[in-house]
Amino acid sequence: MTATQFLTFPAPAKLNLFLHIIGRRADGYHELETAFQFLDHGDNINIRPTDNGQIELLTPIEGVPDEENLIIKAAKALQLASQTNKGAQIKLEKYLPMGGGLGGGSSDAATILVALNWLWQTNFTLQQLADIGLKLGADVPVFVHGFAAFAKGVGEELTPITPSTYYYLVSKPNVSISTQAVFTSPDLTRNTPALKLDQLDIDSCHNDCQKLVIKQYPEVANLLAWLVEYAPSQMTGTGACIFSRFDTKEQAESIQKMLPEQISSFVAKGVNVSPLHQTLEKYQREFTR
Ligand SMILES: C[C@](O)(CO)[C@H](O)COP(=O)(O)OP(=O)(O)OC[C@H]1O[C@@H](n2ccc(N)nc2=O)[C@H](O)[C@@H]1O
Ligand SMILES: Nc1ncnc2c1ncn2[C@@H]1O[C@H](COP(=O)(O)OP(=O)(O)OP(=O)(O)O)[C@@H](O)[C@H]1O
Repeated sequence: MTATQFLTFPAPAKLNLFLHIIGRRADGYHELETAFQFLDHGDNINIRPTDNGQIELLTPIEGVPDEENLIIKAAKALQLASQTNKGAQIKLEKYLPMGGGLGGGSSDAATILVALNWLWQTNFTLQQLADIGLKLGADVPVFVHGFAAFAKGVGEELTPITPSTYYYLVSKPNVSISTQAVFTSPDLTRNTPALKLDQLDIDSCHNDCQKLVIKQYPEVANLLAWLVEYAPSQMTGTGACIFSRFDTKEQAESIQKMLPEQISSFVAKGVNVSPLHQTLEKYQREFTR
């Protein structure tokens, strides 16, 4: 490993193939059941390890102060846990919409934890990194572990699954939805019965946040009504993105071309192993340390 070069690590999007809310904990957090799958599309993070102990984000995100940026928070959390005196220069290429339900911020944080753990040789296990990451966001652990999963708890009790890998058209109406606002709404239903994992049938599941969001955001309701005419479509997370599934890339792209102008979108494939872990393995083979 030469300390002078930037290495690029992906921070993929996730989909919640369904999202059931089965209860609420005393601390206000919700007990969920969800199936996570990754997409072969996301942010890229370029990282150069340094010896000066500084965490430098060379590409700040407009509207997100550095001290609140999950990239910086993750790097500092790893520094604190490991007591390392190493630092890093970081450049983010942001492609995932914020407030889209694709977990972009959590994925960025997980990529920083996994990549710096290797670059700094802090040698934590993935479970230890997931524990550090959970304090930054409920979606961080699945990105750290990097396998498609059935999740319970607040999303941290993970069991590997291998859902079908479709092509997805992911569309976002021009609204940004706060996860916290959805979870604190009095209208959210919180009593979906718990599933039995050995009888899991993803197609018969749903997203409990969707009903609430389409009531409050006509932009989401209209887009969903339009998409379901062409393909099975559902909201991911707390929205606002909707994913529509297709057997081929061409089918997904043909519907994408028909989307109204104000809808941003991309086509990606569902993957059951995170691109982050594939990249890390490639670097580990390439570099002798
Ligand atoms: C909706 C999902 O994306 C589904 O995967 C996640 O549950 C949300 O994960 P996240 O964005 O990493 O969420 P966090 O940053 O941990 O929490 C944001 C806010 O959502 C609420 N929240 C989040 C997760 C959860 N299980 N119950 C909650 O009530 C809390 O009010 C919290 O203040
Ligand atoms: N590196 C980051 N990338 C994106 N958002 C960040 C980052 N750091 C902090 N944030 C904050 O997190 C908020 C949520 O962003 P994010 O992209 O994770 O949303 P999301 O896709 O809706 O997440 P989720 O699916 O986990 O609810 C942003 O509005 C922003 O204020």
